[in-house]
Amino acid sequence: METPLPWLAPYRDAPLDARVLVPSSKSLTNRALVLAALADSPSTLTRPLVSRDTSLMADGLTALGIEVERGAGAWTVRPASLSGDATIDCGLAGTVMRFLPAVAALADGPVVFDGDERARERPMGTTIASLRALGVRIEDDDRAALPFAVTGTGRVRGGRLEIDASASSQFVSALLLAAPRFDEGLDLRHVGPSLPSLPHVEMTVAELRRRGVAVDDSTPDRWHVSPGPVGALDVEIEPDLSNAGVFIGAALVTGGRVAVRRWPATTQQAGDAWHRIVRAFGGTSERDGDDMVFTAGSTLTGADLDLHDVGELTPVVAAVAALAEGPSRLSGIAHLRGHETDRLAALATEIARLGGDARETDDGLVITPRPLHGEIFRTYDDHRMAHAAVVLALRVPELFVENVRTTVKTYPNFAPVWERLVA
Ligand SMILES: O=C(O)C1=C[C@@H](OP(=O)(O)O)[C@@H](O)[C@H](O)C1
Ligand SMILES: C=C(OP(=O)(O)O)C(=O)O
Repeated sequence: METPLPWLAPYRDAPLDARVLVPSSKSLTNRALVLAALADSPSTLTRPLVSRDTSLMADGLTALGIEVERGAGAWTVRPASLSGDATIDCGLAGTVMRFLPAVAALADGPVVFDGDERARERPMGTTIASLRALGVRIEDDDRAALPFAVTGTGRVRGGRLEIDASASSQFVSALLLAAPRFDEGLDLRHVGPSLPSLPHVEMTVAELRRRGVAVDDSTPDRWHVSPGPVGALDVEIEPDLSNAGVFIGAALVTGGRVAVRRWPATTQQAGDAWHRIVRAFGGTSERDGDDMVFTAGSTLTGADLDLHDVGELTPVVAAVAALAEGPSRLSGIAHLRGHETDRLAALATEIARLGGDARETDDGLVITPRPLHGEIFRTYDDHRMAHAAVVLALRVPELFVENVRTTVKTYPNFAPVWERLVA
């Protein structure tokens, strides 16, 4: 993809008052695609997210022999026996690089996995080690990273397995998603430092149960998945509440409000934590029919937030913190160093580039607000760094975003939508 010229993101001195419908959830779309592919008959996803990460997932499943019919507003997945002799491009999508090797283990024949340059640095050691421990052949170059080849024999025995998933919850989710198709199911334990992004694992468990799979998660850090069929299920995908955060951030930093449409009444999405985060910054949230309305308080206070469970919200939270009236501490997020970029380093560097003060700690950031000035904010091919940049730009004149197109990972057409809503 050709890198566009830096984009002058909109500045705004009036409080935001907007209503927005965000595109559907990446995490839910990619789980629904994988489970539909492993199911016993076709499933339709209504309102799937159509973005780089979900297209890569659909392409990857297609490479394994699954039919994914991509209609407007609905994708139909027709399961088939999984075939090898395939190559899968993971792009920079954690869900694709972690979820599909476990699916490829059920295919017959070699499947080669690779991705973007940065994808080759994201942690993959636990995927490789766990599949090997289950008896699956993997050829790699001993870097615990992409690229590698998974050669399945059409079946995986399963059984007991211990893994260290402290670098990413996706190592757990990947195994759980494929586990009902293992001969003996899976009795999985996480051992090691604390598991991040627990809501994402809870989402995986909930999506399995909705399709009739028995999962026992009554013991912390342990999941038992019984072997058996995955039921086909037609689903409507919820809006992406993590991506709603860029608009919620806009409401906070402009002293305004935003109504996010179709906010689910109950959800496993990490983005539901915006309620708690907005309160920590002095704001409020309130349901109005299907909308969730987030309103800034009279002052934007600094916040002390443990984001271990919801790390993907960090870039926007850091942008808000840099514009607050007092210091903020964000903790529990050492694993962000293995995300699309090293997000702790990237946020510290880019906030400093604007004249701000964001210091890395062992497991997060301490952000002390300072007057900020315009600059080119680097995005490191990270969609959420672009979201952080546009929130800062609302209060920092002449802030250019290096590559706003990187938002296509999870949000098609973001820049024009943003311009229309906030400019
Ligand atoms: O399973 C998922 O859909 C995700 C899990 C989380 O990964 P980590 O546990 O690696 O943070 C999250 O940050 C990512 O955006 C999506
Ligand atoms: C960490 C993220 O993505 P991925 O699914 O690529 O890990 C993210 O979207 O913030």
